[in-house]
Amino acid sequence: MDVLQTQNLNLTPVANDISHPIPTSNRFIYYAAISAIAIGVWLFHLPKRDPHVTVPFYAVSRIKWMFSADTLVRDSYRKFRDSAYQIRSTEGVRTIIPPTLVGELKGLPEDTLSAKTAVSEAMLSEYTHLSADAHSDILTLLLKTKATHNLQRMVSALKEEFQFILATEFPACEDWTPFRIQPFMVRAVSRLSGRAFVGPSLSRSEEWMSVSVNFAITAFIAVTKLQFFPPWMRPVAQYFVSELRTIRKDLAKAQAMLEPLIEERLNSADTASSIHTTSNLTTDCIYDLAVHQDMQDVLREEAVEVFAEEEAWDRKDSINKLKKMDSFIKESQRLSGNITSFIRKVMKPIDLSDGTHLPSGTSLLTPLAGISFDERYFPDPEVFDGLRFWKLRQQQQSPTPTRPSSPTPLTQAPSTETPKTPSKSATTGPSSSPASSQTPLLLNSSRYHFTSIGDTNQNFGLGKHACPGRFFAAQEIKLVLAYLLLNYDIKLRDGEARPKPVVFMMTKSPSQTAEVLFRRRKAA
Ligand code: HEM
Repeated sequence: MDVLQTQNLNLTPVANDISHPIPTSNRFIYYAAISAIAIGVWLFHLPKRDPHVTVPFYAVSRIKWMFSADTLVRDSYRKFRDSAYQIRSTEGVRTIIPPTLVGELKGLPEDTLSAKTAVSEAMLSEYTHLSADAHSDILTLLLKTKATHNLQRMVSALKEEFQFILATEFPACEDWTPFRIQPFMVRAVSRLSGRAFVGPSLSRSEEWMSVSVNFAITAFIAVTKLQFFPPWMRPVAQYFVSELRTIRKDLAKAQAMLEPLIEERLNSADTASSIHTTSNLTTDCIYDLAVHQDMQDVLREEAVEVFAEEEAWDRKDSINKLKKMDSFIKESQRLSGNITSFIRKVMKPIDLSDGTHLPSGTSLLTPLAGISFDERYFPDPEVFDGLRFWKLRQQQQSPTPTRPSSPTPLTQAPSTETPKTPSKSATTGPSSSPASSQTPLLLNSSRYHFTSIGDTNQNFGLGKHACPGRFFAAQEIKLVLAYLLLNYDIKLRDGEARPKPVVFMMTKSPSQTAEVLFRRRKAA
């Protein structure tokens, strides 16, 4: 049993009783078999003993977390839904907060509920030196102020950059041509983001590409390797993790490349990982387009309308007119998005309205993979409906504003980011931000935008640390999809199903090896 406790967590962040009595006669064989697996998997490391949990079960639940965290989160959420409960992760117990309670937490200050501490712990910053530090505050500020506005003005330049990437790294596709889209998309997004953030001189440099693409992968491998060792061994174990040296070298390289360009040295770690989040979602959208041929027609028609004249690429509002595409991307993200969200560490004890007590030191997560399949919020959750959110936006055209409430089914009165203790910065974004807290009407009609966040909309997180790069990501993904749809037909091989995602620990990524067929469209 991996799910430990339903609610009223007035306990240390460890489970209550989940021990399974094993007859003494079988105990030796049982322990020997499971221990052999545990030893193999954990490189002879037995995790810290917990007085309530037997080592074998600990190992089993950790293995489950490693290879099927999405199923674990989805199944446990289905069971407990509106209650807080606990799960064992590879790094210890995590308390899972449902959407009905998260509103009480998302506006809390950093000294009570910390995102930075949680991220630093998850990244094992002590060894990797990757952390949500002062640099990420600067980056967040830049993203919220300058970057998104600049991007809207840069659409035309980015289109040119994408054309260049297609010309140099994409097959001609005169007839149906199989192509592994995932690796291409990583490079394409790296180039596009590089063009926006560091300019054309660096964005086309292979050295920059290599650092920016590989950085997040190297960091992920380093963290995973370190996690195999118990915390007390890590001060020594770090010297066996070669990726830690690569991280340091890559950071030095990035700084050397950036120094001539900017006075302020930013840690490139945040933007490096965003290349993967953005390219993963773009790849998922392409897999979904390949499966849902009818959506290609619908979205192409919209793109043709918006970009009827070449000058439309120069208009900063053009991309925002792609409303059906906005819905399609959000639906793709709903079904393929992250497993959990809202990673936070409790710094001061918190009592929730249902009696749940969260002692300081508790590590929190929200069950995103479960919420996305909750039929109360998303009717027919298993069905891919590319226009789901567009239809809801159409229904929302009604002029009667409704005060947001928390959380509501998507078929009923909608809400957006609605902290009980409202966090102003949680909704701060560019002026075009749908999450602006200025007018209730705007709040309502924006609930279904790809970039909207809310208690049941946590793909970009929640509260004041919600992703500030989501507006940027939206522009990039729409540009790439619109351009591809205008110029190519897309399909899977006959009889092939949608490529399956790869799940490893908390990460879910689209298949890196699947091939999609592209054929260049004849000019009309
Ligand atoms: C589809 C693409 C993306 C997804 C799914 C995504 C998702 C997320 C999530 C879940 C968080 C954590 C939020 C929280 O804890 O409440 C986050 C934080 C962040 N993201 Fe993104 N992101 C994406 C693209 C980007 C891009 C393109 C950038 C930058 C150009 C970016 C920059 C950041 C930064 C700086 C933070 C840290 C914010 C803070 O701690 O205050 N992200 N992102």
